[in-house]
Amino acid sequence: DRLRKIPGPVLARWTPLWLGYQARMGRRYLAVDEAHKAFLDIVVGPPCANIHMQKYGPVVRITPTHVSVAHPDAVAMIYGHSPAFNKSEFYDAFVAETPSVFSTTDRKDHSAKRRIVSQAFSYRALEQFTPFIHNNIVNFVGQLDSMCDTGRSIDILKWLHFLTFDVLADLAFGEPLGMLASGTSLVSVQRSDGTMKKEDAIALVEEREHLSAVLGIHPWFPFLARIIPDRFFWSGHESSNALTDFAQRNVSKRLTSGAYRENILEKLIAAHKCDGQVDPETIKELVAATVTLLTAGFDTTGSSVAALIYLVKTHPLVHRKLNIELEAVIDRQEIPNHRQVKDLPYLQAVIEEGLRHYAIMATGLPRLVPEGGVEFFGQQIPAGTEVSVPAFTIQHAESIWGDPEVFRPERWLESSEQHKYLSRYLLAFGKGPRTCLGKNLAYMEIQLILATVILRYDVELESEHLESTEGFVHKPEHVMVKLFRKV
Ligand code: HEM
Repeated sequence: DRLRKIPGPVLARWTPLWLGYQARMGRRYLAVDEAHKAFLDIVVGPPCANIHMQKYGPVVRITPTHVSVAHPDAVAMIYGHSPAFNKSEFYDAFVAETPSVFSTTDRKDHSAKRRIVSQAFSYRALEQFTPFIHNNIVNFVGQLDSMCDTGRSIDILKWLHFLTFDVLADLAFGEPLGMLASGTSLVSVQRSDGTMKKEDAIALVEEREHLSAVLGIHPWFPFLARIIPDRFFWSGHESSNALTDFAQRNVSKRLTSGAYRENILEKLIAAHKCDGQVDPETIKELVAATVTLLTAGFDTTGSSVAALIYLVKTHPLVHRKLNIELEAVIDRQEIPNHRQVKDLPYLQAVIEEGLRHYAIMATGLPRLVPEGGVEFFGQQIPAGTEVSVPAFTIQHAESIWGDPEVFRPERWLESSEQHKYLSRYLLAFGKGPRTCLGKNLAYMEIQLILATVILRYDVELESEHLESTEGFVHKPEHVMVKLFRKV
């Protein structure tokens, strides 16, 4: 056991079940954060022992073969461009049909796929998509307006998910799924046996993501899952298959109809140069890419906006400053356009601070130690060990942020050097060669939606307490509000 000197929860040293259980219960990032703190207590000892105080035990074992490294320097070491720390087998659990740009662990395969998918996400491409985002926001406010001033509580998270899902389906397949219009996430899915079934598309994605985040922890887990009598596992498998069928149907529909509309699928088809002559392998690639876009893009964005609304509303001074900035350039009754919101410094600072404080991506993204092994802060880690930097822990490290528990957008505005320094430790979109491809799209959506909600409504939170859970991403369970239209 070459990792035996590395501290960690007793069970975690012997079995991956400890981390698997935490992930199943939706609290993996918290358990890892607590483990770093607990082992610090042991390292630091009683106050009378004159040992250098540091906030966290930086190197902690979270499975027999996975080491979590909570140190600012580890970010560049593990997620930087060289030496290469490839993605680990954790990502095999996210594969649908064939590895996608997100789930592939092979470096060459990744470069080829990233080159193709990134064409759909250039800033110019995104500019062409703004009318689709705008139209969906119009539908969103149409629905919210009808619920205003009624005294009724609504779960704004649910409506944000309808919005971000409709935007993505619109961008990915060229048609929204009509969630906003119908007020439900039920969609018709043609299963591989040809039957049609109504499925809850949001639940499909959430269950698939959570299941993958648990099964990816150890190669045995997919086998164990077949014998554990927990609905979570079989329902997650069902959801995963249904989602693939759904993407398959939409891709086939476009390929057989030949109808062209400006969207991401068209850009992928163009990049594969496969219009008219489509081989089964390319269809698999297109299905894998579209499943990835749906799963990577809607929950992350919708849940981020929900968490931001909550944070802004629980910080009246921030709310006031943001409102003043927005009202100086946009009429209250207007739906803003991207040009109006993209360079607003306080809005940008609120978003960055919200992504940091709430930590929508809270967990450590696993990578493999390359040949030759590495040394982390005095600990030798052999090649092939899984390592990760726990995002929540880093985004709440006192040594970086000073007052990490305070939601303070102003920290991002102090100076450009300070901004550059802090950005290094904001892990919301990952870092290095596997950084998020949808970051520009996500920022665009978050800026537009947050600005719209803050400008247009007085939002009354039903509770000052936010219940959250973690699938692959960390997200609120509900955000119950009453809405009043500003006059
Ligand atoms: C607030 C919203 C979002 C957050 C917080 C977020 C976060 C992330 C993170 C942390 C990664 C790295 C994952 C890893 O290394 O395992 C990632 C990768 C990725 N994201 Fe996002 N994402 C967001 C929105 C989107 C959107 C809107 C899309 C596209 C529709 C998207 C597409 C992707 C893709 C394709 C990858 C894989 C990139 C690669 O491996 O080369 N994301 N995202």
